[in-house]
Amino acid sequence: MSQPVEHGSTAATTAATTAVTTAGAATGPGTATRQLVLDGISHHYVTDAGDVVHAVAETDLHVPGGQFVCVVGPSGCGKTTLLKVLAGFLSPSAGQARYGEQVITGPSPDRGVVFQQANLYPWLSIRGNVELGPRFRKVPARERTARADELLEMVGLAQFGEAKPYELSGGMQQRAQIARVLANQPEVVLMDEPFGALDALTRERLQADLLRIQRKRRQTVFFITHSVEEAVFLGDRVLVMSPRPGRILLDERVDLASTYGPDVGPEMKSTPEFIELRDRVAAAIQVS
Ligand SMILES: Nc1ncnc2c1ncn2[C@@H]1O[C@H](COP(=O)(O)OP(=O)(O)OP(=O)(O)O)[C@@H](O)[C@H]1O
Repeated sequence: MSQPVEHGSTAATTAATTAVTTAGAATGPGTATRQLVLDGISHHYVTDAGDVVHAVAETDLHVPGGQFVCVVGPSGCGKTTLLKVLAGFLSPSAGQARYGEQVITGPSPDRGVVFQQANLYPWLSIRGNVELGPRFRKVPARERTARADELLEMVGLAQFGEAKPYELSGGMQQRAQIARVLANQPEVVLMDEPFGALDALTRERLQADLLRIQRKRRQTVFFITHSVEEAVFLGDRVLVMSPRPGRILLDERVDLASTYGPDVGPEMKSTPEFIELRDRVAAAIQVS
């Protein structure tokens, strides 16, 4: 098994560590302190017809606790496969995934997963959906309610706790899904194109919501997207994967907040630094 290698420059590593340390003030339930590690991961699928699909080539990755990593790459390059390994839904053909010292062998409440479709339980209210995980885990009713209140407020759905999922728009359902995942207080949030099905305006709003929440809680986020602009806007770091079998082609640190301040909004997207980085990432995908 190969030794895990930190992708990105030493400066990037230092900056990431500093970001985590400075975020110390924002500790609390769900704040990530451990590293997420892919150590020599590769994966082959065998189809029902018996064909072997080499989805991911040997890949090493270290994600410090509290880092927001975005992953982009051509369709079918293995992004979701990596996410499934990190979620514990899939055992890799080779290598090992770890969260801190713990080898990932299955799903855990430490690692929440947000899918492209909200998949809320239609017979439960929005509040019922958000409280479901804590209810299963026997969190006392008062604390469950307090968590749901806080999260519904945070995602802008305080007025919709009693509504049923079908009464909400797609964007609101997606916000409810995020609240439902965060109610379990995961330290790591794995997101597979969570905004892919939304219109541009809703998508931009949810990007801002997500950044605000992540800056408050400091979870580690592994976020798959097809939008280079979204990746550069949200990520502390952007990974570009090659076509299948996927491997990491480019590992870019994004540090626009140090120039424009931590609360910079979508206006950042028209700055020269943003455009330069976006174009560099897009070019890497094109030559891949
Ligand atoms: N269960 C499976 N059985 C066989 N092949 C699979 C299976 N799941 C995925 N694959 C194949 O593995 C490759 C990687 O799939 P994966 O879903 O990880 O890619 P992706 O980068 O997330 O794609 P997209 O961006 O289109 O969602 C693809 O060629 C896909 O067809």
